[in-house]
Amino acid sequence: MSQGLFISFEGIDGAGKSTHVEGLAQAFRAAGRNVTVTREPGGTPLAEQLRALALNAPMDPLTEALLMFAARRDHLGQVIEPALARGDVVLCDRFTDATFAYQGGGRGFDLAVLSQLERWVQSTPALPAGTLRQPALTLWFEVAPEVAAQRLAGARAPDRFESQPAEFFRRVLRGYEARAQAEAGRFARIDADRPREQVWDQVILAVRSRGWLA
Ligand SMILES: Nc1ncnc2c1ncn2[C@@H]1O[C@H](COP(=O)(O)OP(=O)(O)O)[C@@H](O)[C@H]1O
Ligand SMILES: Cc1cn([C@H]2C[C@H](O)[C@@H](COP(=O)(O)OP(=O)(O)O)O2)c(=O)[nH]c1=O
Repeated sequence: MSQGLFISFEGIDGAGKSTHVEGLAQAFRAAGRNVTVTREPGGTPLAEQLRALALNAPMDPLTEALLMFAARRDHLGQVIEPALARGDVVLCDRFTDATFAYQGGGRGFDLAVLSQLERWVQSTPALPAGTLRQPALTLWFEVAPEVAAQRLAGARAPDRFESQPAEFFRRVLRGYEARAQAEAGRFARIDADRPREQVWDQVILAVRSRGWLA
């Protein structure tokens, strides 16, 4: 049986990350792997309900952070951990880096509280004590907020986050930068300010260079 492999996709809204999730899933399936494609917030019936609240109902920053981690806890227990235990490749559209970037960077919420929540929520009996469940690879789609906003204009109705001004997304970007610096080995920076094909080339290269696809 293959070893489970956990890959997350990150970036500001409109960076173009969701565009490549299914392509990477197909590449792994073509190599004979079982793939679980999922997203955060969401991925289970309960977490999808929490998503609908977090994306639409006004709330204070702590409530927002708690909802993100509550959804994540359910998602990890119901979907991600069982899939990894089966040996699946798990492709997750956003994970905890988004909380550090959006609630930490964007909203300015206390990073120490987020780190504590991360330790509680991502502890799992499947790993040695003190080790947290984290993606083996995080594909970070980096793009200027102005470019991302242009891509989203007209593409879909904006939610509570997507309707934020460019300054919010600059802070989110800095939140991602800080996480990428702190955990450099896990992050692959994708220059997302390129045509789709060139973005895809970077995605597949990041996975191949780690020996996970031929
Ligand atoms: N490299 C690209 N260049 C131009 N437009 C893109 C690119 N990648 C995706 N798009 C378009 O930008 C919009 C946002 O893409 P999406 O993948 O949904 O972003 P995200 O999941 O990061 O919010 C979509 O309309 C998509 O078709
Ligand atoms: C996972 C996560 C997402 N978010 C935000 C980022 C996005 O604006 C929003 C939903 O993410 P996403 O699924 O990327 O939205 P869409 O399907 O519309 O592209 O939730 C947080 O603020 N914190 C989190 O922890």
